[in-house]
Amino acid sequence: MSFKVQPAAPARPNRCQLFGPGSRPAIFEKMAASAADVINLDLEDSVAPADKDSARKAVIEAIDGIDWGTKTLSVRINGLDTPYWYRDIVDILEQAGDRIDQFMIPKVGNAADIYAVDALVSAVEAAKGRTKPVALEVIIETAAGLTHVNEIAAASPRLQAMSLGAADFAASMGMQTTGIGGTQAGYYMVAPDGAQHWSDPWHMAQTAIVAACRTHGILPVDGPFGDFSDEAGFMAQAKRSATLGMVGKWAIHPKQVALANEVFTPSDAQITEAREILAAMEEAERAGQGAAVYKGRLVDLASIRQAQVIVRQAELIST
Ligand SMILES: CC(C)(COP(=O)(O)OP(=O)(O)OC[C@H]1O[C@@H](n2cnc3c(N)ncnc32)[C@H](O)[C@@H]1OP(=O)(O)O)[C@@H](O)C(=O)NCCC(=O)NCCSC(=O)C[C@H](O)C(=O)O
Ligand SMILES: [Mg+2]
Repeated sequence: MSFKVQPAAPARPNRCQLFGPGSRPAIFEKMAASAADVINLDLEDSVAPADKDSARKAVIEAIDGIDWGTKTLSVRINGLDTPYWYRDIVDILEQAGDRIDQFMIPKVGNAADIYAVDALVSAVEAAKGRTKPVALEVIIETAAGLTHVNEIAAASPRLQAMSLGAADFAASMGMQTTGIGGTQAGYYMVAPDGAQHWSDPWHMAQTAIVAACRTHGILPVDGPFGDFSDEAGFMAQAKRSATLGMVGKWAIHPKQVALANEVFTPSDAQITEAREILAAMEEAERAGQGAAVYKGRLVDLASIRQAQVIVRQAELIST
């Protein structure tokens, strides 16, 4: 273990982030009534330029006007390369109340992007005497974002979560696909017997995001899966993300919320196994041993830390 202890990520459920365009207020109540842990009201790419002002007004009204329960309420602002983003922040912090929890910053390229948003948020909060600091979350969805992912993760104490945005990421990287997440037709290997085996083109970016997030105590989240009619594809993508250490996934359609919650909630079998491993290790420690055999396989001190991840996830969701 390094002298610097790995910081814990924010202790709140983040299994599913449900998105909805800010220009479509008719669905806001439905979003609030959903089983998603996080709601993302979008002012960016799902809102046409002509609708930016009206969408911002609708979001400001909805922040205080709708009962969001215990959900984390986040607003995705426009990119820092647009003329809209500063007004998103200023108008929301000047005109909406304290119910907003978080701003999501799209297409971050480096730590200075976070610094700029942090500075603006801090100034408006101070000017308005706001006592609840607004958190930030970012999307890694450009080549620059991935290149600078570690400095981005370290950029601000406001930062709570980081998502992979597969669509813009693919575009920025020049990937030969129009798919948003999941299996890609061109990304396969051929076995000696001629069989095609699919590989995962998102794996490297996801792993880099998880490592940066875990180093700096931030929640790593998988972004959108575009084909909302493909439940099996969504589940496979979500399970890969969970296996890699991500804590949740976006839903771009209400159908996907239950799927994400299922994958990112540890199953009873996983919880039972984790608790049995912890019990086996307690028994081993009492016997003065650092390792034990559980169901025919080695468990040791690292197994305690692995099992604790599952138990902590389960406890977080049940509270
Ligand atoms: C994708 C949609 C446009 C589909 O909308 P619609 O055609 O209305 O779907 P359905 O008819 O199947 O809807 C069934 C019922 O569900 C309600 N509904 C629809 N969408 C939502 C929602 N997001 N939240 C809650 N409820 C919703 C409908 O009103 C129907 O209700 P009822 O009539 O009572 O049965 C739409 O789902 C949508 O707009 N999704 C979000 C799009 C979005 O926000 N995109 C931005 C995030 S993804 C991204 O930006 C890419 C990323 O940055 C990257 O680069 O990777
Ligand atoms: Mg995007």
